[in-house]
Amino acid sequence: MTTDQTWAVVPAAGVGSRMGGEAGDPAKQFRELDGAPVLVHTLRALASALGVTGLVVVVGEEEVEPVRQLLSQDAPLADALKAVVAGGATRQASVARGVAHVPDEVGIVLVHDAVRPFVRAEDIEAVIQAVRASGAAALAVPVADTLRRGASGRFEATVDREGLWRMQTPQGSRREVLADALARAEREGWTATDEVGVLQRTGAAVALVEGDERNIKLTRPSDWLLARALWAHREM
Ligand SMILES: Nc1ccn([C@@H]2O[C@H](COP(=O)(O)OP(=O)(O)OP(=O)(O)O)[C@@H](O)[C@H]2O)c(=O)n1
Ligand SMILES: C[C@](O)(CO)[C@H](O)COP(=O)(O)O
Repeated sequence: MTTDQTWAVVPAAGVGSRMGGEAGDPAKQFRELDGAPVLVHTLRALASALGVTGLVVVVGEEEVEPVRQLLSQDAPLADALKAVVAGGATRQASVARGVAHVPDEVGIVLVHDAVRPFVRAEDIEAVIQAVRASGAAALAVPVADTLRRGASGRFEATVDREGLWRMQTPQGSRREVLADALARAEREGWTATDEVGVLQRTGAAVALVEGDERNIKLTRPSDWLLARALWAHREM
């Protein structure tokens, strides 16, 4: 029987090539912020949202055992942690492997980047409510800058920013809808950069939930400066 429970799949199998750093540095999801790995902060944020009852973490093959041990010793997370599994070569492949570990009786699956530790519980809960109401939903924030194409060192056309949104996570849907869409993508050999892209390509409509600018994705080195400032000023 399908229930209204929500599980979150957390892709954390990336190498963080845009983050740079020295050879041998841990990948950004394992780097520490105030004494704990970014991944742990992200999982705590997800587990703190009402309605999230399960977490599936997707990591590189060599990280599966160490991460399983680390997380099972973290009392607040151990209850919600359902599986730590090996990811794939792309974010979408990692997400597909995680979603495959969500049992049929779980009604809703959310996907949230391991490197977005500042997501607020209220925004996660808003996405869950929107999935309950419409079947699929995702967080996004409106574009605030002027947008313009550019090539070969010159500006080209200005892009009207009216109605443009920067996608964040969590993104999610009824479990079977995302599982089927990911399976179809794999069968047909196409990829999208996020779950909304996968869902839309298979014909699903996705509700827009306005998020918060602080839900940054740690992508480039300067994002650490932002992350430290956001951590220091977080609302408790
Ligand atoms: N094969 C991959 C690639 C990415 N991710 C995860 O997807 C999230 C968003 O990806 P991104 O920020 O692009 O991370 P990386 O792929 O690690 O970064 P980069 O593109 O700079 O290499 C991250 O939590 C990352 O660990 C994943 O699970 N499996
Ligand atoms: C899913 C995502 O976080 C939405 O903004 C983003 O697309 C993932 O990062 P990537 O750089 O596209 O892999």
